[in-house]
Amino acid sequence: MHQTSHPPAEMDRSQPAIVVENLQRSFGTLQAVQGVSFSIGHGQVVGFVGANGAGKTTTMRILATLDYPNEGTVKIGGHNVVHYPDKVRRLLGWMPDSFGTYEHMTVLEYLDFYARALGYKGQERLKRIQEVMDFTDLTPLADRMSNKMSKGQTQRLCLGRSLLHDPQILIMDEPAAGLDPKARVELKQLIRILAEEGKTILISSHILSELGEMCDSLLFIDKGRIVHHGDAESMTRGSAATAETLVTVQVVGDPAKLVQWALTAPLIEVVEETKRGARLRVQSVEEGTLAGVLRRMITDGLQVTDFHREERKLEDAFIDMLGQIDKGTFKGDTP
Ligand SMILES: Nc1ncnc2c1ncn2[C@@H]1O[C@H](COP(=O)(O)OP(=O)(O)OP(=O)(O)O)[C@@H](O)[C@H]1O
Repeated sequence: MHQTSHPPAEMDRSQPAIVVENLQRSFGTLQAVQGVSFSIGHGQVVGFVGANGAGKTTTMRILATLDYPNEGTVKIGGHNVVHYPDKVRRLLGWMPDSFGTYEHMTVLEYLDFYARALGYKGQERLKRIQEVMDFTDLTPLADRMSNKMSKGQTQRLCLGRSLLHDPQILIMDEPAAGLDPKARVELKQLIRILAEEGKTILISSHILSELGEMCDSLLFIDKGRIVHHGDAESMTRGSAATAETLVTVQVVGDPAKLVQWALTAPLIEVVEETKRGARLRVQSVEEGTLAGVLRRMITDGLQVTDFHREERKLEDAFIDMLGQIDKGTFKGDTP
């Protein structure tokens, strides 16, 4: 239990909600986090993405005041996590990736236990617990043994516990891991509501597609380093990852004409000929360049009926990006 008391500490709104600078953490000779820096504005929902072992949990545990960095500083709501952990804990809700329930304790008793530990008393405590149970839809399960619930219900209880002190900032470590599709949707809806309430949320996952639609931006971590911070769209459009765009084009008449044209055009490679046209790789992500390609096709006499950019799967974009980083050819905006 890391939250200590209430009411919430004051938040310095002149600074971003979360600021991480040159964070480093080693375990023996293993450098789990190697100079991570990022900042997150108030009310932003940010996905923290990386393969197993990339350093997500280590980073998040330091943010949640559960571990110390070897180097670097972290400020939550303007407060240094090492110097003012109590203030930070009052502003912050932490949802760990694995969480324990107790035998012989109902959902209501479990939440009551944590609410007492947070210092809530009397009617106010009952009100907080009821609000949290209503929000997480646990009211019908109030008398259920907390260790006899489905994974989805358990995750909602864990979320409820982390919301008891109504924190402005939430850090969630792999909250959707192991959930079935229905429970995932329910969890996403709850996160969406919290985001609409203006909470700042950092949420980790190794499943990118899970985060893309939910987050304002994505932070990619690989081998303890941040390799990219941007919005999901810039990844699927390929900008940071590949600096190229896949375009599907259809024409009236023989597609060979289009292929012939593409073979001699600058910045363009033919990926494949299709029934009515071709898939092309354009070595640019600039909207102006793409518009220019379309214009040239038309002025060169091709009767274009369809021209559209392909959305790449986030997973593919991420894997491409990591490959390019390894080869040293990455053209994106590594911080
Ligand atoms: N307490 C510890 N002692 C030793 N090594 C650790 C400790 N905690 C983490 N590590 C190592 O640090 C590296 C980063 O682990 P971390 O848990 O932060 O990764 P992660 O990105 O959260 O991965 P996952 O998705 O598997 O949870 C891993 O190699 C891990 O084995």
